[in-house]
Amino acid sequence: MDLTSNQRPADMERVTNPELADAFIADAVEAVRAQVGGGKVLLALSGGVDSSVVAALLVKAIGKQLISVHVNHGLMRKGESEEVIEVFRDGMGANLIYVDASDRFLGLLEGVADPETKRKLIGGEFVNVFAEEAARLEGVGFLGQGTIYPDILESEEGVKAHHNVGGLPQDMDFELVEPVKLLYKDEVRVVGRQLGLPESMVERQPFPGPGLGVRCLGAITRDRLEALREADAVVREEIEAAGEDIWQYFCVVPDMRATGVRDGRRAFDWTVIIRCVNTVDAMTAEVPELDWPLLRRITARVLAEVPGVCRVAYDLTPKPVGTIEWE
Ligand SMILES: Nc1ncnc2c1ncn2[C@@H]1O[C@H](COP(=O)(O)OP(=O)(O)OP(=O)(O)O)[C@@H](O)[C@H]1O
Repeated sequence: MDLTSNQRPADMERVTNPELADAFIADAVEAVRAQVGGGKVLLALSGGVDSSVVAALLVKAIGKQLISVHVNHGLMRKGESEEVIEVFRDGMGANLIYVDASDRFLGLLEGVADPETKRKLIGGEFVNVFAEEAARLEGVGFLGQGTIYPDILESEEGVKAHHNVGGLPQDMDFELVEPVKLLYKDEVRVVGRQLGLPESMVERQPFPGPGLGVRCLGAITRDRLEALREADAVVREEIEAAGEDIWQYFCVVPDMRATGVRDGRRAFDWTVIIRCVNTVDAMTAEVPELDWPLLRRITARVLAEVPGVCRVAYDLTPKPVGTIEWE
């Protein structure tokens, strides 16, 4: 395998089954070892499909020479950071640095209501945290990245000179290690499965970089964020248990309150909005007709289990006119 080329060979077979995945993994392991030698590789590990598969591949190829950094910005879904630690540190014995930067991010976001400003602050702070961790390490010469083939095809320079640094510091003087950069997403999943990653990681739904930050609408408060995280977990659990095949499902919680009655007393609490979409290319999206008893079950659980919520709504808006995310 040639890790220096950004051009997928015309005769490269699509990695669609365990045998082809094994062959790919063997080639990639060899290519990574040849590139890195005895050097150290740094990797930002989000727990998303791409960086997780790269992490698993690099652990297989170079073991403790890989240093992964997972940043918990306080905007992860329920159990997500814990799963990263469990799978990589406990399960694979990976060299993983876990940074709990929740207070830092949430402090920075206090009172910030504008969606674009929120996104910029979260992205900027992620770079700061990652750069600080990198500065603490010695002798790192390589940066691992979960670049995949569509990233290369979509990048401005195309296949000629692609430098996807995923928003990471531009001035870091590292050589890139991108072992899955010639693979399409479906192939990355097959490879991940073959590397022993759990289904929950391999089949993870698209999740925006700023995470729950763009689903806790307006200025984020810790209690509303917590309500969102819990409601989101209920929605995911129930839809998975029902075996519904839906492309993406999550919740948003707007920064407004609604009147309700709980235990005979007036409540003035938040609204959880359930968002489900089916799409092929994310350019347009349809709202699935969810089973009514399922919606009722989710509603009952959210109202009973999530403090501070007195109303549940289902978003019926297709894309266009609505976007998939609310912010
Ligand atoms: N919380 C985080 N901790 C560590 N690294 C992160 C985190 N969030 C993002 N990254 C890094 O930034 C890259 C780009 O993030 P982005 O949210 O755009 O995900 P992506 O391109 O879908 O990749 P992935 O599937 O790995 O999440 C990730 O691949 C990962 O290397």
